[in-house]
Amino acid sequence: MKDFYVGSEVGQLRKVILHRPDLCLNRLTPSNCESLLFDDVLRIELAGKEHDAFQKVLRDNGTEVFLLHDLLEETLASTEAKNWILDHQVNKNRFGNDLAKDVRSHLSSMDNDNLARYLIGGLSVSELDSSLSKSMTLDMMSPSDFLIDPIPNHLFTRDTSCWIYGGVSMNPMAKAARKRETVHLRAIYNHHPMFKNSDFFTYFGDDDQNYDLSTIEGGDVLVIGRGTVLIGMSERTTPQGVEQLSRALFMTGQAKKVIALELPKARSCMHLDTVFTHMDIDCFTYYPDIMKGDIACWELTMGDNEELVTTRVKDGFIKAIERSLGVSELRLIPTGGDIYEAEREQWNDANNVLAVRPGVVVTYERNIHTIKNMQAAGIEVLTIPGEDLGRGRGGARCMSCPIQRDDI
Ligand SMILES: NC(=O)NCCC[C@H](N)C(=O)O
Repeated sequence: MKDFYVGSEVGQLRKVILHRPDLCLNRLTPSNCESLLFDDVLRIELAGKEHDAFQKVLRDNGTEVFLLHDLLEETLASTEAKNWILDHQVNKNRFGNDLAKDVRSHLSSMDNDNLARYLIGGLSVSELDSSLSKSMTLDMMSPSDFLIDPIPNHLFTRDTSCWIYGGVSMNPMAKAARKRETVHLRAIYNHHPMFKNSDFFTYFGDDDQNYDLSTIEGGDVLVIGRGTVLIGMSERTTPQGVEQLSRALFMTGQAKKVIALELPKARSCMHLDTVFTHMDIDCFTYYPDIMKGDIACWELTMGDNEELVTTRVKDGFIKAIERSLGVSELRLIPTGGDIYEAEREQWNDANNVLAVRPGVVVTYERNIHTIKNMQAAGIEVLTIPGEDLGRGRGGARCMSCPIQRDDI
């Protein structure tokens, strides 16, 4: 198998990128957490321990774990990469001329470990030696303001980039709070020694154009296997983005078909994987309130003259998936409990599971009713604690970016 290839959602998971939350969580407060897309502040120690448990369960199940901080730090060892990252994040358009120079010289004096830490964790005015700066922009800020905003959602490595068969999409993110994540992933994939000389396709997002309404987030992209990709058009991923990504997948010969679903634009189901994930070749977990049979669905394929052919699916997305996988009837396992319990468990990512191999999934231990349903269906459930990690609204699938996984 190629070094970087994701052939499915449920084949043996071999390599994954995770981000252990750190400095950015220190900076998450009641007054900024909403704009940073968290529903609460987290206990940092506990979130870290919970993340360690997640890493362990993956390692114990044959998955090599790469941590985002390490990849970024190693990428910064290249002067070209370091300059590229700083050019994208510390420039006169963001800071004005003088302050841009001061912030840049402050960051440049750091070692790569600390630079990675502050690029992800954020840099406050009080951390800069402001006596050096004559900038009016700085004069108008208070010590607790951020010069560089923290990026706590790097925790959800699933969304920023997504590997689909033999290539990767470096996603233009929908929310301002997450756009800088893509700069880090672009730098890693282009400059880190592990990726730099490797052979893979880049489908989307690896340039500086204004992507406008063409946004994609990896939580909406399910590589269901056998040449098909299932994509949710949610509050984050738009049809404009899906059409462009599909075209790139077809032009590179990496996929034959995209099934696109229209989802409600709501935080509780911000990505497809918050309501629908793959557990075994013929088995998905789903949240019945959202994933109803009448969801609008399209199939995209490549026609003659390299034009996209878009066909409205009349018999529903489940039939479309069954046809693509060559499965006569999918097993669909609902969120557990009564209507109240199901709503609570879905909110706490009960349907956001990560398969480590066919029929074996990782999920938060708190979602007891949904776990019961999965076990009754013969799924092996590996549990992790998620009291604090879950407050960012994401489970095991959201917190992982597979970079090598077997076909089904
Ligand atoms: N795939 C996912 O559903 N990811 C969860 C992302 C949560 C994050 N706080 C966000 O709002 O973007």
